[in-house]
Amino acid sequence: MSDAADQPVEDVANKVDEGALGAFASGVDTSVDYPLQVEGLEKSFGGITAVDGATFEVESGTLTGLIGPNGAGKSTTFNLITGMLKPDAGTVTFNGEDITGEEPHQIANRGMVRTFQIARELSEMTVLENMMLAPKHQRGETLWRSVMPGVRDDVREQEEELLERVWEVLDFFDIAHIAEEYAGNLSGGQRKLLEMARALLTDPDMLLLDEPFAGVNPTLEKKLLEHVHELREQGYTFLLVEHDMDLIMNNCEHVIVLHQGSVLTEGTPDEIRSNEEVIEAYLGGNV
Ligand SMILES: Nc1ncnc2c1ncn2[C@@H]1O[C@H](COP(=O)(O)OP(=O)(O)OP(=O)(O)O)[C@@H](O)[C@H]1O
Repeated sequence: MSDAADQPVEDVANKVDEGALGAFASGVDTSVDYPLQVEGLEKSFGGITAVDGATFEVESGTLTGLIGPNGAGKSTTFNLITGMLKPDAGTVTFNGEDITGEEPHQIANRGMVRTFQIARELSEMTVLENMMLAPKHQRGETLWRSVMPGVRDDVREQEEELLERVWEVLDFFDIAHIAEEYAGNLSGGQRKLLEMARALLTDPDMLLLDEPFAGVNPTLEKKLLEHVHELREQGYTFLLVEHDMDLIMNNCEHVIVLHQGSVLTEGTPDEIRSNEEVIEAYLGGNV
């Protein structure tokens, strides 16, 4: 299902019929134990080594946290995995295939997406319009074509099904009631919900979340976390970068600690909490 965006619309729409949650879960391939494998990743900027041999795996169906002190290389690692940056060395393997150096849209088509902040120009569009543009431009284009005269009925039918899926995803994230609202008018938390809804519409296997709770009030944070857990239970895999240590420790089953660009240690939250090296790395020792 990772390349659902490339499938005929009717295939994508078939998943809609199974109901919101079933629709998302229907195509997740849980047979791959470690969908993401990062091996010896390196990246320098001038004289600064941001990522220095990072090696780790993310297990299928887990909510895995990537933590580390400021400047540890978390964002750079995310950018290397998702194709925003090219590594100097090392490999990124996704669902058993080497994706090192691929472009972000190729990686997204394979089923690995990261959430993005809503760009300023999209703030002037409604939530619904943002959703229609989310997965691939062709989806948005087909929607607009459907409202034009002379379009064949079967095409229009497929697009109605696609629109139905958009509404299901909006419903799932409890933002259907603000579909006509301009994205620029949303609260910080509602924007985060929309960002995740947009990512989910591409029907990914794995989501990389970079600080998804920043600026979100506690009520919406709880809601957002519930959605993440619900999706994880359906088989989706999450890699999460988050500064809030309590949030990581209370929600992730596995935690990877980056320090100076490489993996210091990894384990369960309890193991990480009591790890002396980790406490030292953070200096403050508030883990
Ligand atoms: N584009 C860049 N040019 C130069 N140096 C960079 C660039 N991006 C990152 N760095 C440097 O690489 C190191 C790792 O940065 P990175 O942002 O990946 O760490 P991080 O763990 O995400 O940090 P934080 O928790 O503060 O967001 C830092 O020393 C940073 O200053």
